[in-house]
Amino acid sequence: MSDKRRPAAGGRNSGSGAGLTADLEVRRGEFRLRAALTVAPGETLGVVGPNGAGKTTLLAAVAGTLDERAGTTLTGSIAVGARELTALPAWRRRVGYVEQKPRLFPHLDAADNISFGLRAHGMRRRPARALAAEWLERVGLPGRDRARASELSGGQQQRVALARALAHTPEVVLLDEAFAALDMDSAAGLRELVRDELARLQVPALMVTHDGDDLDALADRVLALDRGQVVDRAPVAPDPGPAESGREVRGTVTADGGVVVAPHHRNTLPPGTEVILRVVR
Ligand SMILES: Nc1ncnc2c1ncn2[C@@H]1O[C@H](COP(=O)(O)OP(=O)(O)OP(=O)(O)O)[C@@H](O)[C@H]1O
Repeated sequence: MSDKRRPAAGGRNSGSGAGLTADLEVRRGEFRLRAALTVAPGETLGVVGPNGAGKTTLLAAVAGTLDERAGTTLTGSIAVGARELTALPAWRRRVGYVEQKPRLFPHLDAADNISFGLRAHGMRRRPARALAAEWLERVGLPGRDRARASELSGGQQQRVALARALAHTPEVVLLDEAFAALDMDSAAGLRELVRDELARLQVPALMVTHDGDDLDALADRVLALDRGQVVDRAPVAPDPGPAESGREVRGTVTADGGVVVAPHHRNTLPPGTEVILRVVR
């Protein structure tokens, strides 16, 4: 077990999760994703790669939310411990999924959004809303129980989505750019919260990110995808955003000794710039 995943002392309901194993192929038109991976209980696998590599598709396959209307097909196996997920609908998978866009239920308030998974697993409305209120405090939105998505900023919606994903004690956690809509300080605080929660739950997690800070804080290992294939080193996607002066640039050493640099940092720096790379594990 890595240092990042030491179970929190005295944590509530410390879980004893099972690992995730997947050996799958997804086809969608010309696009094909082929991936085999295992993630141990309590381990977080960072998933990196350029735009269109198939990172979100991988997470959607595990979550059971692949868009079949788009002609997407899935073959192979996805299992948590001995429990095969592929034939199960999304709501029976016990997956905590933070999508790239928060996608809150617009007709529900923040507390009912967070309660949704709890209610689906049998908790009554009042205790579910009480637990949701606790979660809103934990993600920095105390007292916003009755706020609807339209009353919340993008970053606030992302916090609610994180709370919704974690509150129902999932067996697998999937994070897709989960911290991207947050300012730097909030992102740091929420990464810490997620790290503690994953340590408590001891479940496998997949984290798609373009941000070296996410990898630094949470990833035990990194999987690089390119054009639907697992590769040793992912090429970097172009990003036209301006360079932020004074920002530390971080990279991650991959299995073959290569370096994956957070793409939106690397591409905004002029050639010849010295970068500070911090090795993750
Ligand atoms: N709903 C959809 N319908 C049709 N094609 C799709 C759909 N979602 C994704 N694709 C296509 O599938 C391929 C993989 O996309 P995917 O979103 O998994 O990549 P990604 O690595 O997550 O990219 P990004 O970093 O931009 O989020 C791309 O070619 C994309 O255009």
